[in-house]
Amino acid sequence: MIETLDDLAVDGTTIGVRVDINSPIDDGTLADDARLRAHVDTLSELLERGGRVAVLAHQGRPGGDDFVCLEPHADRLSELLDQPVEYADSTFTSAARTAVEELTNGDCVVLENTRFYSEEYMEFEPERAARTHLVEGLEPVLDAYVNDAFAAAHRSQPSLVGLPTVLPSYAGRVMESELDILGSIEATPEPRVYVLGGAKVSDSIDVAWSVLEKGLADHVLTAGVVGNVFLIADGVDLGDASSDFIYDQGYWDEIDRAADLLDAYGDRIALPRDVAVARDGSRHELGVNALPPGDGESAMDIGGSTLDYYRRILTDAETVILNGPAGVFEDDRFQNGTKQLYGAATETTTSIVGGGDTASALRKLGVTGFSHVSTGGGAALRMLTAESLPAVTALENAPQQPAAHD
Ligand SMILES: Nc1ncnc2c1ncn2[C@@H]1O[C@H](COP(=O)(O)OP(=O)(O)OP(=O)(O)O)[C@@H](O)[C@H]1O
Ligand SMILES: O=C(O)[C@H](O)COP(=O)(O)O
Repeated sequence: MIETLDDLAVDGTTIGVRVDINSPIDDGTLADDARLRAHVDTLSELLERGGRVAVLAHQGRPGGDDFVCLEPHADRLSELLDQPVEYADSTFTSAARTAVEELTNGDCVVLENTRFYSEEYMEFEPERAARTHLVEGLEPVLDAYVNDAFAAAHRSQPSLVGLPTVLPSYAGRVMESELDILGSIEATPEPRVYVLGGAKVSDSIDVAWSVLEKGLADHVLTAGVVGNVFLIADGVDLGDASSDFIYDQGYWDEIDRAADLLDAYGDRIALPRDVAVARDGSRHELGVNALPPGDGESAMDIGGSTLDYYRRILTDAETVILNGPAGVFEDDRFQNGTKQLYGAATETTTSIVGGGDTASALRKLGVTGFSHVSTGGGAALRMLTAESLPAVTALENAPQQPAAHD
């Protein structure tokens, strides 16, 4: 069983709190603070209850433009929490440990991007993760560990599975609510429809296999690049531009997997009936029978007939689970599919959305009214196939009961 903040004696306790504040970065500054806002409840509760809080988090991946330090995050958290938040430019060195040891009740420090240390970008079994420099460095100065980083819970990295192996550990409020909602997917009302869009084709095909095989999905609606791969698998000629894109993204082999899935469960998988391309600078819709598109034209969104078709399926659904935009929402001409499809889903009794880009698309398009918008992308997808997450398993197996500092 996972303990929560209700089970933690917070006052005077030094707590390492793993959050997921991995955010879009523009010119070194935070372009979106939604993930930081999500953790405010957990952090402010711990601080108000007299905790000494050391925040642990990653930002970006090595080599990426968004692989930056966490100073802007600390500054923004300070505004959101309405109190000073220190920033330490290391994670587990003696300077970082001193910053943690100097905390008094109600103080907060943000430690440096965990992925600045190579071990944190590797995947380990929990026992091995517990012997990494990060865990061995921090464990002596922490009394307890709280994991609120649901969005990273599918990663088996030291700050996610090593610390809960050696410290009494608890789920934060974000983790608790995500597990409550996404962990009981089998209990949601049926018919249940999965909408799989976006660009992570392999992950989406894994999800489709899993939910169709387990009988969790009555229908799977495909859109985005995922829909394009299914169309090609079904024998539709999408033209060179879309095919080259799929090839360049490394998803060519997924066409065969999509074809196998159509063979096995084709009666429950819905494919786009039309697509939108850019022609003479404007949006132009083409029925599947009118394909291939013109030279250089790529399928960038689902069209109006697809929307009508998908809306009819959604009308009968009781639960809809969505991941990934239906089109290239970053371009005004190709927002319609995402806006209309996700808008229609909000009419369903239970509507659950996962995905960082998806959540950002919905904010941009002003689509609201879902039962739950998950903070997680990959983590939410994994939960929605009723599979376990390494960081959650580590919390389940963690030791309990810290000794409070004097
Ligand atoms: N037809 C299309 N052609 C090319 N790109 C597309 C198409 N449809 C959607 N996309 C792209 O898919 C991307 C989002 O897909 P992704 O699978 O990463 O979403 P997500 O699951 O919400 O995000 P994450 O898993 O990273 O949290 C967007 O950048 C969008 O432009
Ligand atoms: O944005 C996410 O999905 C999480 O922060 C995990 O990031 P990662 O995919 O780089 O591990």
